[in-house]
Amino acid sequence: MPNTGPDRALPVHVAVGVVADGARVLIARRPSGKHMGGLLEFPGGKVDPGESVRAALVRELAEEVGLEADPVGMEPLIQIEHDYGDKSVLLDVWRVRDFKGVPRGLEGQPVNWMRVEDLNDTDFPVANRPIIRALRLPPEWLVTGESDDVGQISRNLALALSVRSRSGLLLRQPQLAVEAYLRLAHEVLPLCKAHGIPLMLHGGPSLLQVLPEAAGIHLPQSVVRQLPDVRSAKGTPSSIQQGFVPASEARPVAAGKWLGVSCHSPAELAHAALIGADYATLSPLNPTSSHPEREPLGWDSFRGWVRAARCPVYAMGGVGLRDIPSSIGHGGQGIAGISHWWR
Ligand SMILES: Nc1nc2c([nH]c(=O)n2[C@H]2C[C@H](O)[C@@H](COP(=O)(O)OP(=O)(O)OP(=O)(O)O)O2)c(=O)[nH]1
Ligand SMILES: [Mg+2]
Repeated sequence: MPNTGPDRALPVHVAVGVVADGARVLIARRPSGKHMGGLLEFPGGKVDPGESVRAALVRELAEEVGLEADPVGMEPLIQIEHDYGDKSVLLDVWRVRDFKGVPRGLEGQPVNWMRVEDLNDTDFPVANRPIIRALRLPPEWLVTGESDDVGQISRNLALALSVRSRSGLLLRQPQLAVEAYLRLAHEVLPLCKAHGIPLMLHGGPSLLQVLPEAAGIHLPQSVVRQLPDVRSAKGTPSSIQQGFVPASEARPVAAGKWLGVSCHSPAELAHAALIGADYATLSPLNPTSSHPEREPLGWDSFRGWVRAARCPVYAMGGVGLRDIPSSIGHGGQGIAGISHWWR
C-alpha cells in the first residue's frame, strides 16, 4: 500500500557507485527480501546521518563488495529522485574508477562485471533507467550551425573529433524543408558512421522512419507541443505524480532509439521525462547571440533544475568544451552547442 504518512516526502538518500573497469561496470543482484529484491543494482546503500556521500560510498563498497575505493577519484554521474509508492529515494550516483581489490559479494549476492551496452532496463529497479542512459550517452552533442553543405559539416566534424574522444552529432537545420533535411541527413549518416559517433536527427519522430539508421530523434518544443497530450492517456494520472509513464503510452520513438528534447524550464524538463526522453538539453546556460531575449540560467539554477529532472541533462547556450566538467559537477551530463565547434 502506498505510504501516505507524514514522512512520505522525505526521500532516503542512497549513495550508488558505478564502479568502472574500462568499458565494464560492476553489477550485483539485490538479495531477495530487500526492497527491490532480486533485481540487479549498482552497489551502494543509505547515507548515514552526518555522513558525506563519498564517505558513504567508500563504506558501502567495502561492506558490500570488498573494494577499497578512493573518494578523490569519484565523479558525480547523476542524481535521481524517485517515488516507488512505498518508499521514496534520492539515488546519488557516482562513477568510481579508482579502487583496489577484486569484487566479491560479501552479503552472499552474486556480483558481475557487465558491459554498459549489455545492461537491460527491465533487470533493474525502474529508477535506474536514467543511470543506464547516462552511462551510454556521450558528454557532448555537436550541434550543427546553419548549413546544407555536407562538405562543411564533414570538415568541421573531422576537426572537432581530432581533439575529442566521445561526442555525438545533432543535425539541427530548422531552416530546411523536410525533403532537403532528409537528403542532407542521408549524406551525413556515413560521415558519423566513419567516425563511430551517433547521429541525432532534429525534428519530428517520423524522420526516423525514413532514416532508421540514425541514433534517434531530438525534439524541439515546437514538435513536443504537437504530440498527443500525455495527461489524457489511459490510466496515467497517478503515474504522472510518480513521474513515470510507460513508454508504450507516451514515447514517440521506438525503445532502441534515443529520444532527446530541447528544454528551457523545469516544466519542460518534467514533460520530457513523461514522454520517455533519454536526455534533455537545458538552455540558455549563458548569454547567447542566437537568443539574446532569453534570460541565461547560470550554473546555480542549472543545478537545481537538473536535480529534479528525471533524465540526463546537457547544458546548452554559450558553453564550450571546458564547461563539460562544470556541467558534470552541477549534476549535468555534459554540454551541447554550436558556437564552440562550428566554423
Ligand atoms: N544500492 C542501490 N540501491 C538502489 C538502486 N536502485 C534503486 O532504486 N535502489 C534503491 C533500493 C533501496 O530502496 C535503496 C537502497 O537501499 P539499500 O538496500 O542498498 O541500502 P543499504 O545497502 O544501506 O541496505 P540495508 O542496510 O538497508 O540492508 O535504493 C541501485 O542501483 N543500487
Ligand atoms: Mg545496498
